[in-house]
Amino acid sequence: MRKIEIFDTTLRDGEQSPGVNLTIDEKIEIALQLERLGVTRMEVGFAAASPGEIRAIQEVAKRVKNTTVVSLSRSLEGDIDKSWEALKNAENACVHVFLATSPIHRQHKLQMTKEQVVEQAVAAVTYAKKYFSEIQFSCEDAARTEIDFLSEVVAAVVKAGAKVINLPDTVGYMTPVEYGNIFRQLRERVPGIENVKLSSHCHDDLGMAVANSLAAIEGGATQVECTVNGIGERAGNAALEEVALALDTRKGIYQAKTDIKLDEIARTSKLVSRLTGMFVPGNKAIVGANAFAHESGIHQDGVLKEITTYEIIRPETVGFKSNKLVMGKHSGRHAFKDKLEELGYRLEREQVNEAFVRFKDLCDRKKEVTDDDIVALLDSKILEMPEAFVLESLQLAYGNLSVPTASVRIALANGEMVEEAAVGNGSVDSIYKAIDRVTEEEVTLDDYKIVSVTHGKDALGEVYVRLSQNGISVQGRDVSTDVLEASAKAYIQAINKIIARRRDSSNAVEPLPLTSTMN
Ligand SMILES: CC(=O)SCCNC(=O)CCNC(=O)[C@H](O)C(C)(C)COP(=O)(O)OP(=O)(O)OC[C@H]1O[C@@H](n2cnc3c(N)ncnc32)[C@H](O)[C@@H]1OP(=O)(O)O
Ligand SMILES: CC(C)C(=O)C(=O)O
Repeated sequence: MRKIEIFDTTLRDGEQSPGVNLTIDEKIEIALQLERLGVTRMEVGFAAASPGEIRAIQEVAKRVKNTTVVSLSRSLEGDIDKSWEALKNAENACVHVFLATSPIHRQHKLQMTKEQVVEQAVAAVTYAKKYFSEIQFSCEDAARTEIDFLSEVVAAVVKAGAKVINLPDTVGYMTPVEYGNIFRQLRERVPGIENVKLSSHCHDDLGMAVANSLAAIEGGATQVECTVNGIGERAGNAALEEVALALDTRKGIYQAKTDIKLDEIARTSKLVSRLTGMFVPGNKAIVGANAFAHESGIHQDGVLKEITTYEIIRPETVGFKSNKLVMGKHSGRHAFKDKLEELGYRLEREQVNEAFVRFKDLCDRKKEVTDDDIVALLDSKILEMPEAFVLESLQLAYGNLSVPTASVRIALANGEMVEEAAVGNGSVDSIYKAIDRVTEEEVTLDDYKIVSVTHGKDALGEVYVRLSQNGISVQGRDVSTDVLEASAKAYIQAINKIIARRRDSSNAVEPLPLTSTMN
Protein backbone atom coordinates (compact mmCIF):
# COMPACT_ATOMS: atom_id res chain seq x y z
CA MET A 1 0.00 0.00 0.00
CA ARG A 2 1.31 3.46 -0.85
CA LYS A 3 1.26 6.02 1.94
CA ILE A 4 -0.65 9.20 1.11
CA GLU A 5 0.12 12.21 3.29
CA ILE A 6 -2.70 14.57 4.09
CA PHE A 7 -1.78 18.26 3.98
CA ASP A 8 -4.63 20.07 5.65
CA THR A 9 -5.21 23.69 4.64
CA THR A 10 -8.46 24.33 6.53
CA LEU A 11 -6.78 27.11 8.51
CA ARG A 12 -5.34 28.82 5.40
CA ASP A 13 -7.30 28.12 2.21
CA GLY A 14 -10.34 27.14 4.30
CA GLU A 15 -10.17 30.48 6.05
CA GLN A 16 -10.22 32.15 2.62
CA SER A 17 -13.94 31.24 2.44
CA PRO A 18 -15.80 34.54 2.36
CA GLY A 19 -16.99 35.53 5.82
CA VAL A 20 -14.65 33.21 7.71
CA ASN A 21 -12.26 34.89 10.11
CA LEU A 22 -10.92 32.72 12.91
CA THR A 23 -9.55 34.08 16.16
CA ILE A 24 -6.23 32.78 17.49
CA ASP A 25 -8.03 30.61 20.04
CA GLU A 26 -10.25 29.16 17.34
CA LYS A 27 -7.24 28.34 15.15
CA ILE A 28 -5.58 26.63 18.11
CA GLU A 29 -8.72 24.61 18.85
CA ILE A 30 -9.00 23.42 15.25
CA ALA A 31 -5.25 22.77 14.97
CA LEU A 32 -5.27 20.51 18.04
CA GLN A 33 -8.17 18.57 16.60
CA LEU A 34 -6.39 18.27 13.23
CA GLU A 35 -3.42 16.81 15.06
CA ARG A 36 -5.70 14.24 16.71
CA LEU A 37 -7.21 13.52 13.32
CA GLY A 38 -3.76 12.54 12.08
CA VAL A 39 -2.98 14.99 9.28
CA THR A 40 0.69 14.99 8.26
CA ARG A 41 0.99 18.73 7.65
CA MET A 42 -1.30 21.60 8.57
CA GLU A 43 -1.10 24.98 6.88
CA VAL A 44 -2.08 27.42 9.58
CA GLY A 45 -1.96 30.65 7.64
CA PHE A 46 -0.19 33.14 5.42
CA ALA A 47 2.25 34.85 7.78
CA ALA A 48 2.66 37.97 5.63
CA ALA A 49 -1.08 38.65 5.71
CA SER A 50 -1.02 40.38 9.12
CA PRO A 51 0.71 40.49 12.52
CA GLY A 52 -2.31 38.63 13.96
CA GLU A 53 -1.72 35.84 11.46
CA ILE A 54 1.93 35.56 12.56
CA ARG A 55 0.80 35.30 16.17
CA ALA A 56 -1.81 32.66 15.31
CA ILE A 57 0.82 30.51 13.58
CA GLN A 58 3.24 31.00 16.50
CA GLU A 59 0.61 29.99 19.04
CA VAL A 60 -0.37 26.89 17.06
CA ALA A 61 3.30 25.99 16.55
CA LYS A 62 3.87 26.16 20.32
CA ARG A 63 1.17 23.56 20.95
CA VAL A 64 1.28 21.20 17.99
CA LYS A 65 4.02 18.60 18.45
CA ASN A 66 3.44 15.73 16.07
CA THR A 67 2.32 17.48 12.90
CA THR A 68 4.34 19.72 10.63
CA VAL A 69 3.12 23.31 10.82
CA VAL A 70 3.17 25.24 7.54
CA SER A 71 3.02 28.91 6.58
CA LEU A 72 2.29 30.07 3.04
CA SER A 73 4.57 32.70 1.42
CA ARG A 74 4.73 34.49 -1.86
CA SER A 75 8.07 34.17 -3.64
CA LEU A 76 9.33 37.22 -1.80
CA GLU A 77 12.07 37.46 0.81
CA GLY A 78 9.86 39.58 3.09
CA ASP A 79 7.11 36.93 3.10
CA ILE A 80 9.60 34.15 3.80
CA ASP A 81 11.12 36.18 6.67
CA LYS A 82 7.63 36.50 8.17
CA SER A 83 6.98 32.77 7.82
CA TRP A 84 10.23 32.16 9.69
CA GLU A 85 9.23 34.62 12.39
CA ALA A 86 5.99 32.64 12.76
CA LEU A 87 7.55 29.18 12.67
CA LYS A 88 10.98 29.44 14.20
CA ASN A 89 9.90 27.74 17.44
CA ALA A 90 7.87 25.00 15.78
CA GLU A 91 8.85 21.41 16.45
CA ASN A 92 8.41 20.62 12.74
CA ALA A 93 8.15 23.55 10.34
CA CYS A 94 7.65 23.89 6.60
CA VAL A 95 7.44 26.97 4.42
CA HIS A 96 5.12 26.78 1.44
CA VAL A 97 6.39 29.12 -1.26
CA PHE A 98 4.31 29.75 -4.36
CA LEU A 99 4.45 31.57 -7.66
CA ALA A 100 1.96 31.41 -10.49
CA THR A 101 3.22 29.79 -13.69
CA SER A 102 0.28 29.83 -16.14
CA PRO A 103 0.23 32.22 -19.10
CA ILE A 104 -2.90 33.98 -17.81
CA HIS A 105 -1.30 34.68 -14.43
CA ARG A 106 2.11 35.56 -15.89
CA GLN A 107 0.70 38.04 -18.33
CA HIS A 108 -2.10 39.70 -16.39
CA LYS A 109 -1.32 39.31 -12.72
CA LEU A 110 2.42 39.07 -12.32
CA GLN A 111 3.36 40.77 -15.59
CA MET A 112 6.45 38.61 -15.77
CA THR A 113 8.18 36.68 -18.55
CA LYS A 114 8.80 32.95 -18.27
CA GLU A 115 12.47 33.64 -17.52
CA GLN A 116 11.55 36.01 -14.68
CA VAL A 117 9.16 33.45 -13.18
CA VAL A 118 11.85 30.75 -13.13
CA GLU A 119 14.39 33.18 -11.72
CA GLN A 120 12.08 34.41 -8.93
CA ALA A 121 10.94 30.89 -8.00
CA VAL A 122 14.53 29.66 -7.72
CA ALA A 123 15.58 32.76 -5.78
CA ALA A 124 12.71 32.24 -3.31
CA VAL A 125 13.49 28.56 -2.70
CA THR A 126 17.18 29.37 -2.33
CA TYR A 127 16.39 32.15 0.15
CA ALA A 128 14.01 29.91 2.13
CA LYS A 129 16.86 27.40 2.65
CA LYS A 130 18.47 30.00 4.89
CA TYR A 131 15.79 29.13 7.49
CA PHE A 132 13.90 25.98 6.57
CA SER A 133 14.91 22.39 5.97
CA GLU A 134 11.46 21.58 4.56
CA ILE A 135 10.37 23.71 1.62
CA GLN A 136 7.26 23.10 -0.44
CA PHE A 137 6.93 24.93 -3.74
CA SER A 138 3.60 25.46 -5.53
CA CYS A 139 3.24 26.42 -9.17
CA GLU A 140 0.02 28.35 -8.73
CA ASP A 141 -2.41 27.57 -11.57
CA ALA A 142 -0.15 24.66 -12.57
CA ALA A 143 -3.13 23.00 -14.23
CA ARG A 144 -3.38 25.75 -16.88
CA THR A 145 0.39 25.99 -17.40
CA GLU A 146 2.07 24.77 -20.62
CA ILE A 147 3.50 21.35 -19.74
CA ASP A 148 6.96 22.20 -21.09
CA PHE A 149 7.18 25.34 -18.98
CA LEU A 150 5.72 23.61 -15.92
CA SER A 151 8.41 20.93 -16.24
CA GLU A 152 11.08 23.64 -16.54
CA VAL A 153 9.93 25.46 -13.38
CA VAL A 154 9.59 22.23 -11.40
CA ALA A 155 13.06 21.06 -12.49
CA ALA A 156 14.55 24.40 -11.46
CA VAL A 157 12.96 24.52 -7.99
CA VAL A 158 13.76 20.87 -7.30
CA LYS A 159 17.38 21.62 -8.15
CA ALA A 160 17.23 24.67 -5.87
CA GLY A 161 16.13 22.49 -2.92
CA ALA A 162 12.30 22.24 -2.80
CA LYS A 163 11.29 18.97 -1.13
CA VAL A 164 7.61 18.94 -2.03
CA ILE A 165 6.16 20.07 -5.35
CA ASN A 166 2.52 21.03 -5.30
CA LEU A 167 0.64 21.34 -8.59
CA PRO A 168 -2.60 23.20 -7.88
CA ASP A 169 -5.70 23.23 -10.00
CA THR A 170 -6.19 26.74 -8.67
CA VAL A 171 -9.45 27.45 -10.48
CA GLY A 172 -10.96 23.96 -10.47
CA TYR A 173 -10.80 23.67 -14.27
CA MET A 174 -9.40 20.17 -14.68
CA THR A 175 -11.07 16.86 -15.44
CA PRO A 176 -9.67 13.85 -13.57
CA VAL A 177 -7.97 12.40 -16.67
CA GLU A 178 -6.28 15.71 -17.50
CA TYR A 179 -5.14 16.34 -13.95
CA GLY A 180 -3.78 12.82 -13.40
CA ASN A 181 -1.81 13.13 -16.66
CA ILE A 182 0.00 16.26 -15.44
CA PHE A 183 1.52 14.19 -12.64
CA ARG A 184 2.41 11.34 -15.02
CA GLN A 185 4.05 13.69 -17.46
CA LEU A 186 6.11 15.49 -14.85
CA ARG A 187 7.36 12.18 -13.50
CA GLU A 188 8.55 11.30 -16.99
CA ARG A 189 10.06 14.69 -17.82
CA VAL A 190 11.73 16.12 -14.72
CA PRO A 191 15.10 14.72 -13.70
CA GLY A 192 15.36 14.09 -9.95
CA ILE A 193 11.58 14.22 -9.44
CA GLU A 194 11.68 10.81 -7.76
CA ASN A 195 13.51 12.47 -4.85
CA VAL A 196 10.65 14.86 -4.02
CA LYS A 197 7.03 14.45 -3.03
CA LEU A 198 4.34 15.38 -5.51
CA SER A 199 1.23 17.00 -4.14
CA SER A 200 -2.25 17.88 -5.40
CA HIS A 201 -4.35 20.92 -4.46
CA CYS A 202 -7.79 20.95 -6.09
CA HIS A 203 -10.61 23.47 -6.09
CA ASP A 204 -14.23 22.50 -6.55
CA ASP A 205 -15.47 25.01 -9.14
CA LEU A 206 -16.79 22.17 -11.33
CA GLY A 207 -17.47 19.83 -8.43
CA MET A 208 -14.47 17.66 -9.30
CA ALA A 209 -11.98 18.51 -6.54
CA VAL A 210 -12.13 15.10 -4.85
CA ALA A 211 -12.19 13.17 -8.14
CA ASN A 212 -9.20 15.19 -9.33
CA SER A 213 -7.28 14.58 -6.09
CA LEU A 214 -7.84 10.84 -6.47
CA ALA A 215 -6.72 11.06 -10.11
CA ALA A 216 -3.55 12.84 -8.92
CA ILE A 217 -2.86 9.92 -6.58
CA GLU A 218 -3.25 7.54 -9.51
CA GLY A 219 -0.86 9.78 -11.44
CA GLY A 220 1.82 9.57 -8.73
CA ALA A 221 0.98 12.21 -6.09
CA THR A 222 1.80 11.11 -2.55
CA GLN A 223 0.39 14.18 -0.81
CA VAL A 224 -3.13 15.58 -1.08
CA GLU A 225 -3.98 19.09 0.04
CA CYS A 226 -7.52 19.37 1.31
CA THR A 227 -9.79 20.99 3.88
CA VAL A 228 -12.31 19.74 6.41
CA ASN A 229 -15.83 19.92 4.94
CA GLY A 230 -14.24 21.09 1.67
CA ILE A 231 -14.31 24.75 2.69
CA GLY A 232 -12.06 27.25 0.92
CA GLU A 233 -11.77 29.99 -1.68
CA ARG A 234 -14.86 30.21 -3.96
CA ALA A 235 -16.44 26.73 -4.26
CA GLY A 236 -13.88 25.35 -1.83
CA ASN A 237 -11.21 22.68 -1.86
CA ALA A 238 -11.17 18.89 -1.97
CA ALA A 239 -12.92 17.66 1.18
CA LEU A 240 -10.50 15.85 3.48
CA GLU A 241 -13.13 13.42 4.74
CA GLU A 242 -14.18 12.44 1.22
CA VAL A 243 -10.61 11.81 0.08
CA ALA A 244 -9.84 9.78 3.22
CA LEU A 245 -12.99 7.67 2.94
CA ALA A 246 -12.65 7.12 -0.81
CA LEU A 247 -9.12 5.78 -0.24
CA ASP A 248 -10.26 3.62 2.65
CA THR A 249 -13.47 2.30 1.12
CA ARG A 250 -11.89 1.63 -2.29
CA LYS A 251 -8.45 0.42 -1.16
CA GLY A 252 -8.55 -2.24 -3.82
CA ILE A 253 -8.55 0.45 -6.50
CA TYR A 254 -6.13 2.99 -5.03
CA GLN A 255 -3.80 0.66 -3.09
CA ALA A 256 -3.11 3.59 -0.80
CA LYS A 257 -3.70 4.56 2.80
CA THR A 258 -3.52 7.66 4.95
CA ASP A 259 -2.80 8.19 8.66
CA ILE A 260 -6.21 9.78 9.18
CA LYS A 261 -8.06 8.44 12.23
CA LEU A 262 -11.38 8.00 10.54
CA ASP A 263 -13.37 8.00 13.76
CA GLU A 264 -12.25 11.57 14.48
CA ILE A 265 -13.86 12.83 11.27
CA ALA A 266 -17.36 13.58 12.55
CA ARG A 267 -16.08 15.62 15.46
CA THR A 268 -13.56 17.51 13.35
CA SER A 269 -16.26 18.33 10.85
CA LYS A 270 -18.60 19.63 13.56
CA LEU A 271 -15.89 21.70 15.17
CA VAL A 272 -14.85 23.31 11.89
CA SER A 273 -18.45 23.96 10.94
CA ARG A 274 -19.16 25.62 14.29
CA LEU A 275 -16.07 27.75 14.44
CA THR A 276 -16.15 28.88 10.83
CA GLY A 277 -19.92 29.33 10.59
CA MET A 278 -19.81 27.31 7.34
CA PHE A 279 -22.74 24.94 7.71
CA VAL A 280 -22.52 21.44 6.33
CA PRO A 281 -25.38 20.71 3.90
CA GLY A 282 -27.55 17.74 4.91
CA ASN A 283 -26.65 15.83 1.75
CA LYS A 284 -22.88 16.37 2.07
CA ALA A 285 -20.97 13.10 1.63
CA ILE A 286 -19.62 11.50 4.82
CA VAL A 287 -20.48 14.30 7.28
CA GLY A 288 -23.90 15.61 6.21
CA ALA A 289 -26.84 14.96 8.55
CA ASN A 290 -28.44 12.71 5.91
CA ALA A 291 -25.30 10.86 4.86
CA PHE A 292 -26.36 7.76 6.81
CA ALA A 293 -30.15 8.29 6.91
CA HIS A 294 -32.45 5.91 5.05
CA GLU A 295 -35.72 7.56 4.18
CA SER A 296 -37.73 5.49 1.74
CA GLY A 297 -39.53 2.19 2.40
CA ILE A 298 -37.60 0.04 -0.05
CA HIS A 299 -34.31 1.31 1.33
CA GLN A 300 -35.44 0.84 4.93
CA ASP A 301 -36.58 -2.68 4.13
CA GLY A 302 -33.18 -3.35 2.54
CA VAL A 303 -31.09 -2.06 5.44
CA LEU A 304 -33.21 -3.94 7.97
CA LYS A 305 -32.52 -7.14 6.08
CA GLU A 306 -28.87 -6.43 5.36
CA ILE A 307 -27.24 -3.08 6.02
CA THR A 308 -24.85 -3.29 3.07
CA THR A 309 -27.76 -3.16 0.63
CA TYR A 310 -27.72 0.62 0.92
CA GLU A 311 -24.76 1.52 3.11
CA ILE A 312 -21.12 1.44 2.02
CA ILE A 313 -19.71 3.08 5.17
CA ARG A 314 -20.84 2.54 8.75
CA PRO A 315 -21.52 5.83 10.58
CA GLU A 316 -19.38 4.62 13.52
CA THR A 317 -16.41 4.35 11.16
CA VAL A 318 -16.30 8.13 10.89
CA GLY A 319 -17.13 8.73 14.54
CA PHE A 320 -20.89 9.18 14.61
CA LYS A 321 -21.81 7.69 17.94
CA SER A 322 -24.93 5.74 18.80
CA ASN A 323 -26.54 7.00 22.01
CA LYS A 324 -25.87 4.47 24.74
CA LEU A 325 -26.85 6.57 27.76
CA VAL A 326 -29.97 8.66 27.45
CA MET A 327 -29.09 11.99 28.96
CA GLY A 328 -31.75 14.11 30.59
CA LYS A 329 -33.06 15.73 33.72
CA HIS A 330 -32.51 12.61 35.82
CA SER A 331 -28.91 12.04 34.82
CA GLY A 332 -26.24 12.57 37.44
CA ARG A 333 -22.71 13.89 37.37
CA HIS A 334 -21.14 10.44 36.82
CA ALA A 335 -23.19 9.69 33.75
CA PHE A 336 -22.55 13.21 32.50
CA LYS A 337 -18.78 12.89 32.95
CA ASP A 338 -18.88 9.48 31.27
CA LYS A 339 -20.75 11.00 28.36
CA LEU A 340 -18.20 13.82 28.09
CA GLU A 341 -15.41 11.27 27.91
CA GLU A 342 -17.28 9.29 25.29
CA LEU A 343 -17.59 12.49 23.29
CA GLY A 344 -13.86 13.02 23.65
CA TYR A 345 -13.70 15.90 26.15
CA ARG A 346 -11.07 15.85 28.85
CA LEU A 347 -12.11 18.51 31.31
CA GLU A 348 -10.90 19.50 34.76
CA ARG A 349 -13.27 18.74 37.66
CA GLU A 350 -14.34 22.35 37.95
CA GLN A 351 -15.08 22.54 34.25
CA VAL A 352 -17.19 19.37 34.46
CA ASN A 353 -19.12 20.90 37.35
CA GLU A 354 -19.66 24.13 35.44
CA ALA A 355 -20.76 22.26 32.32
CA PHE A 356 -23.09 20.13 34.47
CA VAL A 357 -24.90 23.25 35.69
CA ARG A 358 -25.45 24.34 32.11
CA PHE A 359 -26.54 20.82 31.18
CA LYS A 360 -29.15 20.75 33.95
CA ASP A 361 -30.36 24.15 32.90
CA LEU A 362 -30.86 22.79 29.39
CA CYS A 363 -32.61 19.67 30.77
CA ASP A 364 -35.23 21.90 32.34
CA ARG A 365 -35.99 23.21 28.87
CA LYS A 366 -35.54 20.06 26.78
CA LYS A 367 -36.94 16.56 27.32
CA GLU A 368 -33.99 14.62 26.00
CA VAL A 369 -30.53 16.04 25.63
CA THR A 370 -28.60 14.51 22.73
CA ASP A 371 -24.87 14.25 22.10
CA ASP A 372 -25.12 17.16 19.69
CA ASP A 373 -26.76 19.28 22.38
CA ILE A 374 -23.91 18.55 24.78
CA VAL A 375 -21.20 19.23 22.21
CA ALA A 376 -22.93 22.49 21.29
CA LEU A 377 -23.14 23.54 24.95
CA LEU A 378 -19.50 22.76 25.60
CA ASP A 379 -18.12 24.30 22.46
CA SER A 380 -19.90 27.56 23.09
CA LYS A 381 -18.58 27.62 26.67
CA ILE A 382 -15.00 26.60 25.90
CA LEU A 383 -14.55 29.35 23.38
CA GLU A 384 -15.84 32.17 25.46
CA MET A 385 -13.67 35.28 25.67
CA PRO A 386 -13.22 37.52 28.73
CA GLU A 387 -16.59 39.12 29.09
CA ALA A 388 -17.00 42.87 29.10
CA PHE A 389 -20.78 42.37 28.93
CA VAL A 390 -22.96 39.50 30.14
CA LEU A 391 -26.66 39.20 29.36
CA GLU A 392 -28.62 38.89 32.59
CA SER A 393 -32.12 39.02 31.22
CA LEU A 394 -34.08 39.73 28.08
CA GLN A 395 -37.72 40.67 27.62
CA LEU A 396 -39.55 41.12 24.41
CA ALA A 397 -42.93 42.62 23.55
CA TYR A 398 -43.98 41.36 20.14
CA GLY A 399 -47.21 41.19 18.18
CA ASN A 400 -47.85 41.07 14.45
CA LEU A 401 -49.58 44.49 14.66
CA SER A 402 -47.25 46.18 17.14
CA VAL A 403 -43.69 47.43 17.00
CA PRO A 404 -41.31 44.91 18.62
CA THR A 405 -39.74 46.25 21.81
CA ALA A 406 -36.85 44.65 23.63
CA SER A 407 -35.54 45.34 27.14
CA VAL A 408 -32.20 43.96 28.20
CA ARG A 409 -30.40 43.83 31.51
CA ILE A 410 -26.67 43.47 31.09
CA ALA A 411 -23.89 43.03 33.65
CA LEU A 412 -20.73 45.03 33.08
CA ALA A 413 -17.25 43.71 33.96
CA ASN A 414 -17.26 45.82 37.16
CA GLY A 415 -20.45 44.14 38.33
CA GLU A 416 -22.73 47.11 37.58
CA MET A 417 -26.11 46.28 35.99
CA VAL A 418 -27.41 48.36 33.11
CA GLU A 419 -30.92 48.20 31.67
CA GLU A 420 -31.98 49.54 28.29
CA ALA A 421 -34.92 49.18 25.93
CA ALA A 422 -35.36 49.81 22.21
CA VAL A 423 -37.83 49.30 19.40
CA GLY A 424 -36.82 47.78 16.08
CA ASN A 425 -37.97 46.50 12.70
CA GLY A 426 -38.20 43.00 14.10
CA SER A 427 -37.51 41.14 17.32
CA VAL A 428 -33.81 40.61 16.66
CA ASP A 429 -33.36 44.18 15.48
CA SER A 430 -34.94 45.53 18.65
CA ILE A 431 -32.75 43.29 20.84
CA TYR A 432 -29.62 44.41 19.02
CA LYS A 433 -30.56 48.08 19.32
CA ALA A 434 -31.12 47.71 23.07
CA ILE A 435 -27.75 45.95 23.45
CA ASP A 436 -26.04 48.69 21.41
CA ARG A 437 -27.39 51.27 23.84
CA VAL A 438 -25.73 49.47 26.73
CA THR A 439 -22.40 48.69 25.08
CA GLU A 440 -22.10 51.99 23.18
CA GLU A 441 -20.03 50.10 20.63
CA GLU A 442 -20.52 51.09 17.00
CA VAL A 443 -20.58 47.80 15.17
CA THR A 444 -21.86 46.65 11.78
CA LEU A 445 -23.85 43.44 11.58
CA ASP A 446 -22.40 41.79 8.46
CA ASP A 447 -24.11 38.43 8.77
CA TYR A 448 -26.76 36.68 10.83
CA LYS A 449 -27.50 32.99 10.50
CA ILE A 450 -29.67 30.65 12.43
CA VAL A 451 -29.72 26.85 12.23
CA SER A 452 -31.35 24.07 14.11
CA VAL A 453 -28.61 21.95 15.68
CA THR A 454 -30.81 19.14 16.88
CA HIS A 455 -34.25 17.84 16.03
CA GLY A 456 -37.75 18.17 17.38
CA LYS A 457 -39.93 20.98 18.72
CA ASP A 458 -37.51 21.58 21.57
CA ALA A 459 -34.44 21.47 19.31
CA LEU A 460 -31.50 23.69 20.02
CA GLY A 461 -31.12 26.63 17.68
CA GLU A 462 -27.64 27.91 16.93
CA VAL A 463 -27.16 31.54 15.98
CA TYR A 464 -24.10 32.96 14.23
CA VAL A 465 -23.47 36.63 13.81
CA ARG A 466 -20.58 38.39 12.13
CA LEU A 467 -19.81 41.91 13.30
CA SER A 468 -17.18 44.36 12.19
CA GLN A 469 -15.71 47.54 13.55
CA ASN A 470 -12.81 49.49 12.03
CA GLY A 471 -11.41 46.53 10.09
CA ILE A 472 -11.86 44.03 12.91
CA SER A 473 -14.28 41.28 11.94
CA VAL A 474 -15.46 38.64 14.39
CA GLN A 475 -18.07 35.95 14.75
CA GLY A 476 -20.28 35.29 17.72
CA ARG A 477 -22.42 32.24 18.28
CA ASP A 478 -24.67 30.78 20.86
CA VAL A 479 -26.95 27.83 21.29
CA SER A 480 -30.26 27.76 23.07
CA THR A 481 -33.74 26.31 22.82
CA ASP A 482 -34.78 29.94 22.48
CA VAL A 483 -33.42 31.48 19.31
CA LEU A 484 -33.95 35.06 20.49
CA GLU A 485 -31.90 34.43 23.60
CA ALA A 486 -29.25 32.75 21.41
CA SER A 487 -29.37 35.78 19.08
CA ALA A 488 -28.75 38.17 21.97
CA LYS A 489 -25.93 36.09 23.45
CA ALA A 490 -24.21 35.55 20.11
CA TYR A 491 -24.29 39.31 19.49
CA ILE A 492 -22.88 40.10 22.94
CA GLN A 493 -20.21 37.45 22.53
CA ALA A 494 -19.13 39.07 19.25
CA ILE A 495 -18.98 42.50 20.90
CA ASN A 496 -16.85 41.02 23.70
CA LYS A 497 -14.55 39.58 21.05
CA ILE A 498 -14.22 42.93 19.29
CA ILE A 499 -13.25 44.54 22.58
CA ALA A 500 -10.74 41.75 23.30
CA ARG A 501 -9.27 42.02 19.77
CA ARG A 502 -8.96 45.78 20.06
CA ARG A 503 -7.18 45.40 23.38
CA ASP A 504 -5.10 42.57 21.99
CA SER A 505 -3.86 44.55 19.01
CA SER A 506 -3.14 47.73 20.98
CA ASN A 507 -1.34 45.94 23.86
CA ALA A 508 -0.09 42.95 21.86
CA VAL A 509 -1.42 40.85 24.72
CA GLU A 510 -0.78 37.10 24.59
CA PRO A 511 -3.89 35.22 23.48
CA LEU A 512 -5.89 33.57 26.24
CA PRO A 513 -4.94 30.00 26.99
CA LEU A 514 -7.68 27.51 26.23
CA THR A 515 -9.59 26.33 29.23
CA SER A 516 -9.82 22.74 28.11
CA THR A 517 -8.54 20.17 25.72
CA MET A 518 -10.46 17.55 23.87
CA ASN A 519 -9.18 14.03 23.33
C1 LIG B 1 -4.26 30.86 -4.82
C2 LIG B 1 -4.18 31.40 -3.41
O1 LIG B 1 -5.00 31.04 -2.64
S1 LIG B 1 -2.92 32.41 -3.03
C3 LIG B 1 -3.14 32.88 -1.37
C4 LIG B 1 -4.17 33.93 -1.22
N1 LIG B 1 -4.10 34.43 0.09
C5 LIG B 1 -3.92 35.73 0.35
O2 LIG B 1 -3.95 36.58 -0.53
C6 LIG B 1 -3.67 36.05 1.81
C7 LIG B 1 -4.12 37.39 2.23
N2 LIG B 1 -3.47 38.41 1.43
C8 LIG B 1 -3.05 39.60 1.94
O3 LIG B 1 -3.16 39.85 3.13
C9 LIG B 1 -2.44 40.58 1.00
O4 LIG B 1 -2.81 40.23 -0.32
C10 LIG B 1 -0.89 40.62 1.11
C11 LIG B 1 -0.50 41.19 2.49
C12 LIG B 1 -0.29 39.19 0.99
C13 LIG B 1 -0.29 41.48 0.03
O5 LIG B 1 -0.94 42.72 0.03
P1 LIG B 1 -0.47 43.89 -0.94
O6 LIG B 1 1.00 44.09 -0.80
O7 LIG B 1 -1.33 45.05 -0.66
O8 LIG B 1 -0.67 43.35 -2.44
P2 LIG B 1 -2.00 42.87 -3.17
O9 LIG B 1 -2.63 41.74 -2.44
O10 LIG B 1 -2.89 44.02 -3.47
O11 LIG B 1 -1.38 42.36 -4.55
C14 LIG B 1 -0.59 41.22 -4.59
C15 LIG B 1 0.81 41.54 -5.09
O12 LIG B 1 1.61 40.35 -4.91
C16 LIG B 1 2.06 39.89 -6.19
N3 LIG B 1 2.09 38.45 -6.11
C17 LIG B 1 1.05 37.59 -6.19
N4 LIG B 1 1.49 36.36 -6.01
C18 LIG B 1 2.81 36.43 -5.82
C19 LIG B 1 3.79 35.46 -5.56
N5 LIG B 1 3.46 34.18 -5.45
N6 LIG B 1 5.07 35.84 -5.41
C20 LIG B 1 5.40 37.17 -5.50
N7 LIG B 1 4.50 38.13 -5.73
C21 LIG B 1 3.21 37.75 -5.89
C22 LIG B 1 1.05 40.45 -7.16
O13 LIG B 1 1.55 40.46 -8.45
C23 LIG B 1 0.84 41.84 -6.57
O14 LIG B 1 2.02 42.58 -6.84
P3 LIG B 1 2.00 44.14 -7.28
O15 LIG B 1 1.59 44.87 -6.04
O16 LIG B 1 3.42 44.41 -7.64
O17 LIG B 1 1.04 44.25 -8.39
C1 LIG C 1 -1.17 28.73 -3.12
C2 LIG C 1 -1.82 27.59 -3.79
C3 LIG C 1 -1.45 26.29 -3.17
C4 LIG C 1 -3.30 27.71 -3.82
O1 LIG C 1 -3.94 27.91 -2.82
C5 LIG C 1 -3.96 27.53 -5.09
O2 LIG C 1 -3.30 27.52 -6.13
O3 LIG C 1 -5.20 27.41 -5.11
